[in-house]
Amino acid sequence: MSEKTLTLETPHRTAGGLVATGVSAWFGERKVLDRVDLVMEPGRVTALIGPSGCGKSTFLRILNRMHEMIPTASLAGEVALDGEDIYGPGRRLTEVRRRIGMVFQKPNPFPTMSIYDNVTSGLKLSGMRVPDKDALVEQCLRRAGLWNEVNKRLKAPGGALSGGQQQRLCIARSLAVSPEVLLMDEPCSALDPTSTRRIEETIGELAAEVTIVIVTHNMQQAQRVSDTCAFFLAEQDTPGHIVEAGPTTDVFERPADPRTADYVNGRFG
Ligand SMILES: Nc1ncnc2c1ncn2[C@@H]1O[C@H](COP(=O)(O)OP(=O)(O)OP(=O)(O)O)[C@@H](O)[C@H]1O
Repeated sequence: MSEKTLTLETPHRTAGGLVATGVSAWFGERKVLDRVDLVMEPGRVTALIGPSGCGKSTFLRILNRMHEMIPTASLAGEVALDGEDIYGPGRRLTEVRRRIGMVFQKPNPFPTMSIYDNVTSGLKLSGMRVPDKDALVEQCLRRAGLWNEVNKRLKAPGGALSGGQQQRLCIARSLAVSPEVLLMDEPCSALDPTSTRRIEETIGELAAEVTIVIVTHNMQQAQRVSDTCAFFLAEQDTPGHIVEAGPTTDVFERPADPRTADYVNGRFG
């Protein structure tokens, strides 16, 4: 049975759904996203695709309130996690970031910190108390598909791992605080094909438990890992918007818009 089939047959999670409504974004005066609506279903993988500069990363950063860290940045619209606006009054930033984790393009473990401590490093920040840290570390490393490779050297520094292992360590670190959503910004772009495969397997295994939103430039990867796909485009200095979103097979095999067909078939971008 393929991983994809496994994902689809696994009972659907009902928590961890993200819904973006009318999301626009600016850097200074410049509008870079225009009224993006997207439903990211619980326990599914949503891929964001589109040419460079169309606003995919900006949109992803809006989903866990990282966009507001840039001084010139502003936004409009709503992002709801399980029906609650993550930008609503009284919502705590640390709580939003705990529930909606992020894995970046370049693996960024703490290089001199041990593998073990890397995994548990987010707990303090989130104010989480864990009765059995050893069990949590093992569970997170297993879920990230790294346990078998590192269980004999948990005290070794995170920086001593290969790039692909470091990225899986970052995934394990994100999982330690029990997020409902994991955002991934081109998580394989710095990795070789074997490590890429391994991360894709990990995504397939996690998908039933965690809602995943992944930005990727790799069309094959989008097809391999995602259930839903959203095609972003910024045409001739206009802000980025979604041209088309839907089941990944439809977007790739029966796109409704000719621009989507051109992009997924490699005719531009
Ligand atoms: N910190 C920033 N300050 C000003 N403009 C920015 C900033 N970050 C991104 N932009 C601009 O916002 C637009 C969208 O960028 P974004 O990185 O979201 O696109 P992207 O689709 O993720 O691109 P890529 O695929 O190349 O990563 C681009 O025009 C970019 O130049």
